[in-house]
Amino acid sequence: MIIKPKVRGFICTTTHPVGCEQNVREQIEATRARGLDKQDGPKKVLVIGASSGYGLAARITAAFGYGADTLGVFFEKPGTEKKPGTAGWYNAAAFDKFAKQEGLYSKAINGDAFSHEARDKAIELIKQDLGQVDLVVYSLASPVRKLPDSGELKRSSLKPIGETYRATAIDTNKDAIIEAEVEPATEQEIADTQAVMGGEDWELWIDALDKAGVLAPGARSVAFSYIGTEITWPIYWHGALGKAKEDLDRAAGEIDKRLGEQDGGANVAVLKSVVTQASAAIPVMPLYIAMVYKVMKEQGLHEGTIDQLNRLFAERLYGGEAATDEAGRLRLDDWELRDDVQQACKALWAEVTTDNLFEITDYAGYKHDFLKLFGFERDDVDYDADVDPVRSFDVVEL
Ligand SMILES: NC(=O)c1ccc[n+]([C@@H]2O[C@H](COP(=O)([O-])OP(=O)(O)OC[C@H]3O[C@@H](n4cnc5c(N)ncnc54)[C@H](O)[C@@H]3O)[C@@H](O)[C@H]2O)c1
Repeated sequence: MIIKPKVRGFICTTTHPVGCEQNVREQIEATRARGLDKQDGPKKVLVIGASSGYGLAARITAAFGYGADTLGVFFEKPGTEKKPGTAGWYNAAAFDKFAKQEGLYSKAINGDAFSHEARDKAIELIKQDLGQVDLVVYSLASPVRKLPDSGELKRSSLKPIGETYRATAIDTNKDAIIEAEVEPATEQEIADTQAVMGGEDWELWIDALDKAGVLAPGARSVAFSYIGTEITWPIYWHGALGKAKEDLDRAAGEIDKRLGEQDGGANVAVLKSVVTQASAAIPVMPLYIAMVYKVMKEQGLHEGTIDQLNRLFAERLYGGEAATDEAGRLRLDDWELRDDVQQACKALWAEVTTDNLFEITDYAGYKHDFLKLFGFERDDVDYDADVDPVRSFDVVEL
């Protein structure tokens, strides 16, 4: 099959298996180049949301930075003879191949991580293959959650609270600057967003793992959050998703107490804005990312997904006691939130038009990174060559 990109709104409906494999290889090489201290890191790791974005980068950092054995959980579609699979499927297949070449344990569960079945399967595999895990990374980003007991479907909303949000944004289909308008979330939508992206599911995971005895003494857990800046606050931190992330902070406190009893602990890690499938769906994020990337690249401060996770492991989770903010969070958004970076973004925000979009922001870089997420626009891949969309690997299907 010859596969070319087909973009619809904020997703690309096709994916390239070879391009995805090269993306994973590149992240592995970046991690190796950091020369992390293998003695001071995780050994056996469970990553929930392990197939793309920050979860994939966490898995790569654990395995290739520290030689850790990893079990990944994700929800992806395999490719068939007729149709490519999701990018996450190919990323996970590539990870599995490279980890096994390295002699590292790698196994995965493909299914709904919000279900009790996924937790039961993970516990079974940990008992069977690893005994216990010393790190649990929680990195789910999902628009829906099926509640595990009632089966009720909850949906998250990317909406402000209280007032209609009006802001400059990019129509990524037309590469044009528009005025976006988003109606405020209802009380029900806020509660539902919290049910999907808040901390309850993370707590259910830790509760199940702990009760099953598969958490090693001193085990740690980390879940990812975003706070952002004045520019994105109305739609994110002060919006429905922000309420969900506040609930993640609450859960971190509870889990930290629980794991603390065995000398372990839990934190929320606040990460910077990067191009992922999840961030592409949030109104205003593409434009904000195009600006902040421009500024941070110019200032030599740019970090991509893998750089953030390498730094999280080496300088926050391991390598001695790391400073946390007043809410106990590990902050990796420190460079992005620097005054000079934010002032420069605000200045660009006031100036941007459809005509100067490519010139004054890094929108070209944004678009490139977006297509790269699906395996496209890589110089080292021949996109006119026939490629087999079927990739199988060591994965348990739920
Ligand atoms: N992208 C950013 O700019 C950014 C910034 C800061 C924090 N974060 C946070 O990082 C976390 C991960 O986001 P991302 O941007 O890497 O997203 P992503 O879309 O790249 O990855 C999401 C992962 O979750 C998995 N997943 C989704 N629903 C699932 C389900 N029901 N069962 C099993 N797996 C499921 C996917 O398979 C994938 O592995 C989120 O908590 C997000 O808020 C993201």
